[in-house]
Amino acid sequence: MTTPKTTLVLATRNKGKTREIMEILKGYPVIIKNLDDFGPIPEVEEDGETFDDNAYKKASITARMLGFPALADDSGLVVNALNGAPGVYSARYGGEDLDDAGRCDLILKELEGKEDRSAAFECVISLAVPTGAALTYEGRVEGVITETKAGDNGFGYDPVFYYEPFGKTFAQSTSEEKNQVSHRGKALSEMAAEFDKVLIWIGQQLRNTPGQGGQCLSGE
Ligand SMILES: O=c1nc[nH]c2c1ncn2[C@H]1C[C@H](O)[C@@H](COP(=O)(O)OP(=O)(O)OP(=O)(O)O)O1
Ligand SMILES: [Mg+2]
Repeated sequence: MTTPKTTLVLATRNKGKTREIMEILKGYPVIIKNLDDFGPIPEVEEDGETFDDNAYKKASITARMLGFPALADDSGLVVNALNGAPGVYSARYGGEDLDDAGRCDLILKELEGKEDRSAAFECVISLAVPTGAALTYEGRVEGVITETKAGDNGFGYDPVFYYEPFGKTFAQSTSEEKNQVSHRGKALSEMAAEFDKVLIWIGQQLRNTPGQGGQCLSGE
């Protein structure tokens, strides 16, 4: 007997993330929908103090709003010499007027003359069902902030994130290479490794009546 495919909504408005998540989940027995498939829906305010808070908020509110399991990614760049900034503020660092390139320039400027250029990308993936129950997966990758931007692939801070084992920035890497080692790739491959279990859990949760939510399983 074949199991019917599970529908998952990607609760993100970031095209770069969407592309990477779709690539990583290719071949898994899920039907992936995007927020654009549902017409205008309100944006979720990302006011949490951690990646975990924001990922859960985006996933659970979206799942509740749309009535489907939803997968959200909250991620960012953590720079040691900047005491962990931009961190959860990565997407709005420097204010609303900056684009990805402007935010990269800002990081380069803030690191001018600093010896310690070590940094990491961190990612939390939350997979929530409409009751609010959720699974969580995390990933992290360490790198070094470059002196100048390099490369056109990827998105966000990829042009300034030098990954030593590759000898190049993430923006100079193919998405296949990046997905093998990235924070997002690691978090999603942790989920993929137990995908059979995840699909069974989703099925059980969807049979629960609303109001029985709140149960939280860790991704082990
Ligand atoms: O692999 C990455 N390569 C480069 N930059 C990255 C990466 N992963 C996260 N980042 C940066 C982009 C953004 O400045 C922030 C995420 O912010 P975050 O709120 O999670 O995403 P977002 O607002 O772009 O889209 P959404 O919230 O709809 O998923 O960290
Ligand atoms: Mg965001």
